[in-house]
Amino acid sequence: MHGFFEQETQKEHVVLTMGDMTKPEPLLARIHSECLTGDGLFSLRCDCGAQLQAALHKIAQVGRGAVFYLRQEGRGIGLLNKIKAYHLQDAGADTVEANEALGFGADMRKYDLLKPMLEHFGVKQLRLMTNNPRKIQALREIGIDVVERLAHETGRNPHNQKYLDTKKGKLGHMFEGSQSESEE
Ligand SMILES: Nc1nc2c(ncn2[C@@H]2O[C@H](COP(=O)(O)OP(=O)(O)OP(=O)(O)O)[C@@H](O)[C@H]2O)c(=O)[nH]1
Ligand SMILES: [Zn+2]
Repeated sequence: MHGFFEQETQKEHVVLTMGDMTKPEPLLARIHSECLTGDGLFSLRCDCGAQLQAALHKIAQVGRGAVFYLRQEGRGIGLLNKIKAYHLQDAGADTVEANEALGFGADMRKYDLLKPMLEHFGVKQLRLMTNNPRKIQALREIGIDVVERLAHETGRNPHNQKYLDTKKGKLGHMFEGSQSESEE
């Protein structure tokens, strides 16, 4: 477990690694955005907790990889604003509309910090577990080489249907309807 301090935001980030990071082969990785409710409190409103668990499971299976756990709660709007967004969602808004009603963009995350983090480990190429094309695009724009995308679909349940439909419909997430290897 490696800790990183980000001057700009004063946030502490964490990377969990397994296996030899110095090998030249592309690294199996999950870039996970903090979700206290899903990751730590077992909320079923989103798929974050299941995705985190599936990523750890996959890395353990493969024997080499890393989870970059970035403290970008609520797609970067913070926990208290996410709670406000949840109230708006309970009144009918989807996740994007709720963010916008609060004066934020749909996704306020930044990934610049990953550059020095990857450099610290000497990692040059990633095999990334994600369904989010905008995340891959954002990473490429800051010069991070994502050589492969691995579908990361898991955690669908009756409570997060609308949330996942909004990710697919408005945020462009690539859901093919399959679930993760751990559930197949
Ligand atoms: N603002 C807001 N953020 C949310 C909501 N539900 C989950 N999040 C945050 O969304 C982030 C996860 O982003 P997602 O869009 O679910 O997934 P992703 O990381 O972009 O894409 P994947 O790599 O495919 O998982 C976490 O920071 C969560 O806290 C919500 O209703 N509103
Ligand atoms: Zn979540």
